[in-house]
Amino acid sequence: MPLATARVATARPARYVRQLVSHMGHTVAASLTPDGRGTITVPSGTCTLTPAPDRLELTATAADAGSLARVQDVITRHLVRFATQEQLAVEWTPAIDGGELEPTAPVVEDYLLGHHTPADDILGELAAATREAAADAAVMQISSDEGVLLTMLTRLTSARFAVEVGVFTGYSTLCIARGLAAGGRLLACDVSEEWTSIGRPYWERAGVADRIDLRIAPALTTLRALDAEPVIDIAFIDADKDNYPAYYEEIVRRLRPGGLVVLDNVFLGGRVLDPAYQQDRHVAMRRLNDLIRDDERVDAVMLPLRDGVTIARRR
Ligand SMILES: C[S@@+](CC[C@H](N)C(=O)[O-])C[C@H]1O[C@@H](n2cnc3c(N)ncnc32)[C@H](O)[C@@H]1O
Repeated sequence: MPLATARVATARPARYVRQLVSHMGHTVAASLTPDGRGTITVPSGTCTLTPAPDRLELTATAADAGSLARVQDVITRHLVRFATQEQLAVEWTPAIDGGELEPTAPVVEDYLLGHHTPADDILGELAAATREAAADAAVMQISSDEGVLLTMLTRLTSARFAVEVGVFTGYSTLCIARGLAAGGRLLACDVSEEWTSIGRPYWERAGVADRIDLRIAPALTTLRALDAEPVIDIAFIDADKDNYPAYYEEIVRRLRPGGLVVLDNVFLGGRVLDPAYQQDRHVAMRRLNDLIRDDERVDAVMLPLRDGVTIARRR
């Protein structure tokens, strides 16, 4: 489904959302969430309206390009009409399909992959073994640049206790374990004996197997059994997407001040930007991305690395 967005600079974003929802709600479906976001569904498509501190963010979606243009037009006209005290510039991005969005051009991706500290033989062989054993499922493995990032962040936090949610064949596990401070431990959570057993020989070859405490169980059960103390120095979330909000919450409350939680796949292949995608995992990730932005316990940044990586640091 095509979608387009517009960021409209204004000091009155929340007021416009309320006005549009109230006015257009007389003739079409329009609703307001408790936190002030509006959704307006006209016959040709839907527009979501999100107030930000200095702007109004619009996302329009429709079944085809012509319908999308009609949604954009009706919302733009109403918005401009309500803005009696200022002149609004409503400039829409070109239409895209969120499911086909490529945050980074392939040529840039290649360049990035060619310009990080190279993976060593052990990681390279683990990646090859994963491709052989898992075939198409091998895409679940993090990329080599993400691996370098994880080792670097683990070192930067001088981590002595790390948590990983989503081991698969253990590439990210190895990257985190390598970055741990002397005596450090990594609690690695997964539900699959089959996938995780592929990683163990590589952890042993790298000399880090004794730092890794692998727990085969639903990660939420493992996390909830941890002390409710701020004991975690760094955590990496890369498992079932519907549970990301629950993983984030269990982890962030246990992060020590200065500790990091890193989340992979926060773009969901671009679908998180496109309101046409409404499966549980899309809705959960969208909400979580908003929640982290507004979470006063952390400072957070979202990076366009692969499928989107968020790093949040506990204040
Ligand atoms: C994307 S893969 C992880 C990739 C891994 N980080 C890497 O670098 O290779 C997701 C993993 O989450 C695991 N998983 C799915 N649901 C889970 C759950 N409820 N609890 C723990 N692990 C889960 C899957 O078995 C799978 O191995």
